[in-house]
Amino acid sequence: MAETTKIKKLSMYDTVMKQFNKTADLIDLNPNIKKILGITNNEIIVHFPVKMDDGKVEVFTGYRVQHNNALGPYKGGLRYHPTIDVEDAKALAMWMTWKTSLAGLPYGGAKGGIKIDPRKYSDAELERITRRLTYALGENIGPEHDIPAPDVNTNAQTMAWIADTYMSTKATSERSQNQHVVTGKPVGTGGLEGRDRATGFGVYFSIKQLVESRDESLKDKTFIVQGFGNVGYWASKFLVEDGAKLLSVQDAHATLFNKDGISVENLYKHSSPRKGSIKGFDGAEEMDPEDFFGLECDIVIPAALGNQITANNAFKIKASIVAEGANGPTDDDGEKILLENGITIIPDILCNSGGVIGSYFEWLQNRNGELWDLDEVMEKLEKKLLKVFKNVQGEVDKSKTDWRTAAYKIAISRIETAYIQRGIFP
Ligand SMILES: NC(=O)C1=CN([C@@H]2O[C@H](COP(=O)(O)OP(=O)(O)OC[C@H]3O[C@@H](n4cnc5c(N)ncnc54)[C@H](OP(=O)(O)O)[C@@H]3O)[C@@H](O)[C@H]2O)C=CC1
Ligand SMILES: O=C(O)CCC(=O)C(=O)O
Repeated sequence: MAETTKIKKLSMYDTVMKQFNKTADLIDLNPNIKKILGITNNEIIVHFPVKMDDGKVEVFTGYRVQHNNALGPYKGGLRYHPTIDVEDAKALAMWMTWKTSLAGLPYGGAKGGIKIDPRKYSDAELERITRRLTYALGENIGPEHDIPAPDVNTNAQTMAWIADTYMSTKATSERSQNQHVVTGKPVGTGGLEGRDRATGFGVYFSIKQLVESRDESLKDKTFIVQGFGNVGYWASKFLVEDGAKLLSVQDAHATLFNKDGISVENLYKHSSPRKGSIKGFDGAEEMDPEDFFGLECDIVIPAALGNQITANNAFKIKASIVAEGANGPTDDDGEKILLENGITIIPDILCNSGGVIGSYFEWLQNRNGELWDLDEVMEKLEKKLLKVFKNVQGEVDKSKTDWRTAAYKIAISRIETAYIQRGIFP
């Protein structure tokens, strides 16, 4: 059989820059501000040694890219993945700046991580690696300066190790004032009730809003999800609870299909959050990963890595909605094809913003010495998500444009206003 020629994927950085430049032209962004936002403020790369369980020392590479802090401290996740590099971290940091601005939060954007396959290390090694990263980053992070959070392959435990290590570098009397150096911590140690589900809830909520604005309901809508980690699991759980049917799930190890619907809870029990996989689950058939995006369904949710929907597969998508749980899952070429085919993309900076909104609540809770209960958090989260969604929808209707363009216009204009009001560029 003849091999099909694969079209080269754009890098995540190419994609975010194309998105930014397009919006800058559309809104006639002040050229000085365009120069500032078109580059990342700081790119921190650290190499740090850690002793492994067998006594040998390995040297790891960590990144923290701080894109912009015009609206407030840098904010964004830490990713442990073999593919992370400074270019990806730059793109992901820029997306954080747009996301926090769109959500109306007093934050800028950052992202980072460690180039590592965490599956290859024991929990004790991961703890030492995380603590060493924290020391290596030193004052490049801080509760009023740059506040990391969970992302791919990091979780509440990772955040607890960072908080503990960072706080241990402070005088005893100041330690508790530094707890909000990270968000996404375990509830027992300064974490917010509901931060675990906040991103997935936001994905579900934005899909629900879009579907209902078309006078339809989620009942009996079918969906497929790529990635069954924090975001994929919680988004699927909320959607199924509201009557939608999960037809297919893909992770890095397997692609599963069940025409009668996959049980979210059974699949979750089968795959443990970090080292598990959906592979081997007996409630669905395994299928060819190449056929995943082309499945007949109403909604596609990429909730894994960036650059998954490209010119190589976008034309296969039959769903009418792509809800971007992941950051940067659709590259610029893939996006053009989806839009030409009349597919609505709920862009990452809107769709997955529930996570950073939850993080903001946790940060406030810590700063103010408060403890919020789950109902209170979910109520506040829903209210905020609705406001952000309606803002973007209003811009879509007003400008007769796609959702990403509308979201970018709002996000970048807000930052431009902040610079102009300060009078830095009269
Ligand atoms: N956590 C959060 O609060 C937020 C996360 N996001 C974004 O959501 C996405 C997912 O993050 P999160 O759920 O936290 O991460 P997790 O680490 O919890 O889960 C990642 C999931 O993606 C799967 N995956 C990894 N590589 C591939 C691949 N090549 N093909 C298919 N599946 C793959 C993993 O599978 P396996 O287990 O087999 O490796 C796993 O199921 C990321 O893009 C992240 O930036 C956005 C906003 C907030
Ligand atoms: O919760 C946060 O601060 C950021 C989460 C994140 O990394 C993201 O929204 O992509």
